[in-house]
Order: sequence, then C-alpha cells, then structure tokens
Amino acid sequence: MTGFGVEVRDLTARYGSTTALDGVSFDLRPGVITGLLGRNGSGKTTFLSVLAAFRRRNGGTVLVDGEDPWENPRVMGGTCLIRESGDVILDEAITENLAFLEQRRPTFDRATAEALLDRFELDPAKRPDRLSRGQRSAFGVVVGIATRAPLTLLDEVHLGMDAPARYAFYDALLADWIEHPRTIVLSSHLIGEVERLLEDVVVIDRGTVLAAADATTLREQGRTVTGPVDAVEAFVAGRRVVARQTLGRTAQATVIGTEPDDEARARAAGLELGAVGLQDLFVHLTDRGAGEPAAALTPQESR
Ligand SMILES: Nc1ncnc2c1ncn2[C@@H]1O[C@H](COP(=O)(O)OP(=O)(O)OP(=O)(O)O)[C@@H](O)[C@H]1O
Repeated sequence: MTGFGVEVRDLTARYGSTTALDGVSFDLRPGVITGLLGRNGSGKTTFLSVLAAFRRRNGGTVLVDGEDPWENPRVMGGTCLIRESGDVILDEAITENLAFLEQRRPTFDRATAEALLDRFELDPAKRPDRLSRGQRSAFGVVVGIATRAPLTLLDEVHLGMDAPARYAFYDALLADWIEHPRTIVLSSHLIGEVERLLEDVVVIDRGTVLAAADATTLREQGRTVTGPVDAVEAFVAGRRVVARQTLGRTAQATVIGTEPDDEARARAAGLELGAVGLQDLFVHLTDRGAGEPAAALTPQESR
C-alpha cells in the first residue's frame, strides 16, 4: 500500500459569507508525509474536513485516489481524519473504541494500538471523556497511527500533549510510516518540531495556497549564513533578512532569495551556508506586517 493520492483544483469552501478556501489548487503525493502549515483561521481544518468528506465543498474539484470523496464509501473507508478533539467515542472505554475500530476499519492494527497505549501510559479501561486533554490527544494519535488509513489526516492532534509525549508521537508516526508507507497530512503550528518528518509542504494563508513543494525545494528558497558578525553583516547587506541570532562574535542570519555567487562569496569570507529553516520561511511567507499582503514567493511553480 502506498496510500491515496489527492488532486485539488480551484477548491472553494464557504461558511455563510466567510470564504474559508478561495480557489485552492495543489496535489498530495501518495505515500508521502505532507505538512499543512498555516496561521490561525487560514483554512487548514476546512480543507481537511472537505478531504475527509466531513463537509461539502462549494466549488472546484477534489479527487482522492481518483474519485470524489463526497458520499463515496470506498474513499471514506480509506480516509481517517483525527482532529484536536480526538474523533473517538468519548463515553465508551478505550478497549470498546478499539473493538469498534477493529470491526469498522480493515487496516486497523490492534497490536500497534495496544503498544502505543502503553507508550503513552493510557489505561485501556478509561473512557476518553475521563482523560486529561493531553491524554485524549494522545489517544487520538494512537487511533490515527493504528488505523493505518491510506489517507491519514492529523489536524493539530498534538494539542495539549507535553514535549516528551509529542516526541514519542513523532517517532511512532515516522517508524510506523516507514514500515507501512501511506499518505499522511500533518497540520501543525510546531513547525520546528515536525520539520524532520515532512517530505512535502503546503502553506496556506487566508484560504489561498502560498507554497506547495517538496521541503528541500522550499528550504532552497533562502540561505542561513553563519560566521563572524561583521562578515555575516557584509554578506546579507541589502538582502531580505528574516531572522538573526548572535552568540558572542558569531552571528547567524537567514535571508530569502539566493544569488549565483553566494557560495564563492561565502567561501572567500569564511562563512558557512545552509538551507533556510521551514519555520523562518513560514514566518516570512505569512508575515503581513501592518496589514500588507503576504510576502510573494512562488515555489508552487516548482511542482
Ligand atoms: N463553523 C464555522 N462557521 C463559520 N466560520 C467558520 C467555521 N469554521 C471555520 N470558519 C472560518 O473559516 C476560516 C478558516 O477556518 P479553519 O478552521 O479552516 O482554519 P484553521 O487554519 O484550521 O485555523 P486554526 O489553526 O486556528 O485551527 C476562518 O476564517 C474561520 O473563522
């Protein structure tokens, strides 16, 4: 199984007079973990809800594994959306939830679920509505991973989980995906934490797509330059600097855009060049300053 591919063209979704998605187009590659990044209210949950056929779109085309997901039992049966609330039966014990999933989901793996319950120290006799917020999120994670759906959509599932639990989640997700590759969409604000998991990235803002590309291509949209403070400042002079750090006499600056002679200049000045971090790029792309439109970068052309 390599997972479902997704094709989205001109997708529009509205809530009354609010346009949550405004002509969105991009693809999700099958078998790949894609990060869905966007600021609050940018349309991430709406997009994932349309993909999972939890809500109807107002316009455009969505194809999941080649078919419209709306009222499509085959596609819906292969799609698992876990939201912050966990998307589980709240007033039935965890064991009952597992039994239900085992019946309903042909790809659900009970042994994996039980191993993950142990890892997150969740008592199978407890009902999800009697768990703490972080524990309930962890149970959502258990369900999301163990269901092994060909299209797994994880919408801010880590909310309320403490750092050790989140890192256990990232490790478990990656390990399970390596063993059983499938299409996973991970929406998160903790970009620095999830960056290493992401092969592709989609950035949405105010219901439109700002970037959709593989993470390597996106990181090459800029540079981090590290070295002696004066040399770094000379290198970045006149360029768009989106982050700066100084430690004693050493500085690191992140610039957007690359120049053909960057390598040669860096070498001559004794500077180290690296790719830009997704977090810095995201802040740059979605920074509206005092109400200005989002910064223009067009990495989606690389698709
Ligand atoms: N049920 C609703 N009724 C009316 N407007 C809604 C509803 N749900 C979402 N919206 C609006 O649609 C837009 C997109 O919301 P959405 O929940 O998709 O964003 P998000 O990117 O998931 O945000 P967050 O990161 O804060 O969870 C926002 O402007 C939001 O106010």
